Amino acid sequence: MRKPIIAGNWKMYKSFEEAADFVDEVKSLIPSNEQVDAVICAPAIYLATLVEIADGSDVAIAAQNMHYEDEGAFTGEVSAPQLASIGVDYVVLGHSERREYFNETDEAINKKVRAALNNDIVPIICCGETDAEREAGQTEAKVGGQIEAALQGFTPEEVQHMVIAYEPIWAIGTGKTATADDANAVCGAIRAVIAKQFGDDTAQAIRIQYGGSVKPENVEELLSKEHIDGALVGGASLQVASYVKLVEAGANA
Ligand SMILES: O=C(CO)COP(=O)(O)O
Repeated sequence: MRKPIIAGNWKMYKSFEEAADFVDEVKSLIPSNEQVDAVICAPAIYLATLVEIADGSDVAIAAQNMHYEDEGAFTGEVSAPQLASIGVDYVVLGHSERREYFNETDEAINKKVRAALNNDIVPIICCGETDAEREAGQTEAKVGGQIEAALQGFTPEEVQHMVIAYEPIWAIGTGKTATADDANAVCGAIRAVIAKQFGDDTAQAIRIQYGGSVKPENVEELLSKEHIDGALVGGASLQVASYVKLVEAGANA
């Protein structure tokens, strides 16, 4: 059985004090990481402090993005070795907001996945379709293409340790959630793409999260589905009480 993984993506929210207090508080409230992986994806500027606060607890800290080069003249960017050097465990790659507002391409995301693995950071690779693509019946083609591009050149062993996040763009921050059955169908289609390219063992091992207006009220139903192994949560991860409820749902899934 795949261990559920619940990740809170804070995006560009929270002051330093709020971020530090949050991690300090949740670390004694969440279930053990033997049952569920609990992750906080925080703004880059807070990562080093949050890793220290979370040290020895069951909370893992993630970056929301990084550059694919190890170093260089890239003003304002942060590299995988830099994240690794402060103890960051995960990195979100290819979030739809990065694809849309920062012009991230499939090719760049593929290079970032390589950089993450080279530095022992687990990539959470995002994919998802727009409303128009969904209406046009292109969801599986769009999402499958994004995943094929992101995973190009990797071995099955490498792919098994990655995490995929299926986040339909029309469901992000809108209050509209895909029905659990629809989300499960797309996550199943992603697993089929992985099975075809990397074999059944890899497809059964890789964890696939759903994201898009996940909250304590709908998380249990989503997690009850065969192909949904966790959640990538924006808004509902910003309050301690609701984040803890989401992680508890993961532990009970
Ligand atoms: O983009 C998301 C997480 O990465 C989803 O955000 P919401 O949970 O606020 O819809």
